Amino acid sequence: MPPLIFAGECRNLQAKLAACATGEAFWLQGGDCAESFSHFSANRIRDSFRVLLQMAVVMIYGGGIPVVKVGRLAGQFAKPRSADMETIDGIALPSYRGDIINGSEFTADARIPDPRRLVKAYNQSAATLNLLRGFSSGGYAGLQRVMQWNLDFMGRSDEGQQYLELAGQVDDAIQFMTACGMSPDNPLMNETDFYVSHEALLLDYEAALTREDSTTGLWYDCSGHFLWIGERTRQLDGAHLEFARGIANPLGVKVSQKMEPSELVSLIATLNPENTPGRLAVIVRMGADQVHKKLPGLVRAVQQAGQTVTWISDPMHGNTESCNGYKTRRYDRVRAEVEAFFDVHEALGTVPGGVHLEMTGDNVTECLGGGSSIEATDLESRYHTFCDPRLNAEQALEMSFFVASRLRRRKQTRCLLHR
Ligand SMILES: O=C[C@H](O)[C@H](O)COP(=O)(O)O
Ligand SMILES: C=C(OP(=O)(O)O)C(=O)O
Ligand SMILES: [Mn+2]
Repeated sequence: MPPLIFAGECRNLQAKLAACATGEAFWLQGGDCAESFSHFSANRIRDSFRVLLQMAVVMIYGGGIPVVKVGRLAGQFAKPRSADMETIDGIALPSYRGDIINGSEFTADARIPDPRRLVKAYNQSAATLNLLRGFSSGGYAGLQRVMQWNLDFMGRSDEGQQYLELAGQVDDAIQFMTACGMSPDNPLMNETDFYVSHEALLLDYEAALTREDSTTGLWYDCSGHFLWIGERTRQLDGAHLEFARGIANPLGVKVSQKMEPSELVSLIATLNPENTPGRLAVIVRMGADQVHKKLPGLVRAVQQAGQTVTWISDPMHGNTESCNGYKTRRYDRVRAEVEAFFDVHEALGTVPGGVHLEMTGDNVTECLGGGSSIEATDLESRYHTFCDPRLNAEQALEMSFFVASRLRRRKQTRCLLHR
């Protein structure tokens, strides 16, 4: 199996992750909770890519800093589950663990793990990454197309209108730069960097794609650029940390309200013993009402230990609830967790380095509220996720405007402080 990515790309991404730790850039990571074989299509890949482009333009324009675009794409198949078994109407079957392992259909056959799925997931990841590379370097991401990136259904929404107004201002700025002599063929105008990421959960798969880099002698997991260890598998004495500390990729680790400060310091020391900037992101997912209680202690402990990490907010996984038999998240609580994340760092003088969202470019009804005003009775109409509920394109774009407003506020505060 050829590697899917090249070690040099990981080194580039590591430098960008380091820039997010100091506030010189901002990390935008988004995509499906679980990619699936049945939803594999060029249009879906394009729409996810496009809404991430739109979000990045909004955040760049608001914050005045580069935005590092990272998809939860081209490998985000394997899913940890809270329970080994799923019971419906008295029938208990093994839980669905992602298309790379078993099927989501509630039948005994579908739930039997099938190793052929590993190969199918690899091939789909390769095809997805190939198309993303084409979009990134082939002109689709050209800034002069900023007005065309609107998704069809977005035109009617407030977010869509708000985006078009901002895109118009970006367009004016581009025309100004072109009039000043910047060539429209400048790569800055036509190409963009885009990276892929997934949870390093299935160690057999990840190990099979781990290669020694001929230029450095270091080992890279070539299944994706950025890999993270999940909340359920971050035990200090566990196999996942042992695997992760052996690869040179930039890494993330998910951290809930259960994490103790001393444990986090030990975990960081394990994954980043050289204290290399950009090596490690701590992805905080606590729930909106836990962040103010638990995050300050973690940040202070890391500061006191002199450790360098990039702090990222995952405002999704701590805010899951059940409604009408559906797993859902309320946009207001998702936004409140991001707000609390920025507030805590602002109070401590540390840096909110990025966000990590479960989202889609599709017009789904999986998360309540937001500009789409999705209500409990709407959930059944377009609930397509294979695991956790995702922000739809409107809600994701709305979130980017909120993040942009906080980045702008931080920029203004920094200007005042450095006068
Ligand atoms: O994506 C994260 C986890 O795999 C997911 O939240 C687990 O969902 P469950 O609690 O329904 O098992
Ligand atoms: C499993 C996930 O999250 P967590 O480990 O934080 O529950 C995920 O991001 O898909
Ligand atoms: Mn999830």
